Amino acid sequence: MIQFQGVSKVYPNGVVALNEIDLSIEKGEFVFMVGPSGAGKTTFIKLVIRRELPNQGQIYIGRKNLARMKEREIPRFRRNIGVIFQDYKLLPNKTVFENVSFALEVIEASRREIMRQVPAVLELVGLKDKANVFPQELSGGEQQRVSLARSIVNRPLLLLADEPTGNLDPDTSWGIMDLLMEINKRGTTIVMATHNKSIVDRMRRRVIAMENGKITRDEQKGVYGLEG
Ligand SMILES: Nc1ncnc2c1ncn2[C@@H]1O[C@H](COP(=O)(O)OP(=O)(O)OP(=O)(O)O)[C@@H](O)[C@H]1O
Repeated sequence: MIQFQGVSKVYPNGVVALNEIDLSIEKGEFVFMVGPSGAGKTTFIKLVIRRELPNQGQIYIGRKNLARMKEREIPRFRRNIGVIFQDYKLLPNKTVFENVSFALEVIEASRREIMRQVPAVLELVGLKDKANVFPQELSGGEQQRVSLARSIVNRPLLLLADEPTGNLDPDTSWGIMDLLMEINKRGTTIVMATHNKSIVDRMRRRVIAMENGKITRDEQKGVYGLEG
């Protein structure tokens, strides 16, 4: 699903965010990326969705070599990838329903499809009753669940979550994790960057640890580790 071969990313200011990364993530995996602030986790995610290009090395997502992808192919490519960031980036002037349906409208889903998928996904994240309220009327955890609903409504093959439980209390965080596990069971590959030690330690999934742009550890059924 994701393959990095000798990938380096140097930002224009000279910061080496990723340093010759080799990595393979298979379809259906649930992977945690851990490591101190600045280790390169967000940069990794940006390269996977082709928001940034590497200075060196090859990236394959599915069978696609990202360096060979044409600009006009990018929107279609991104349709198969869901992304969640810590700041929820919800549209303030749209209701919960509209925030989620927007993700389907941009890919030109039919009205019928929207009326079927949006209520189903709001039910999954436990927000069926909040469909008509605006983001500012929701708690942080509820907003994060809307963001999650929006990123999975088009049933992506791959879900990238950058610190999705940041700023959330433990119970709410576990609610988000239950949803991610459910989505993973349904076949979506998940990569989650996080500083949440208790979640990583309890889940015992694959853990890729990064530091200074390098992979320092890659373990099946891993733990967060001593750092952070
Ligand atoms: N657009 C950018 N321009 C220049 N440098 C950047 C840019 N984005 C990130 N960096 C630098 O690249 C390095 C890796 O950053 P990145 O955001 O990937 O780390 P991270 O592991 O996600 O950190 P955090 O846990 O704090 O989110 C850092 O030194 C950061 O300052």
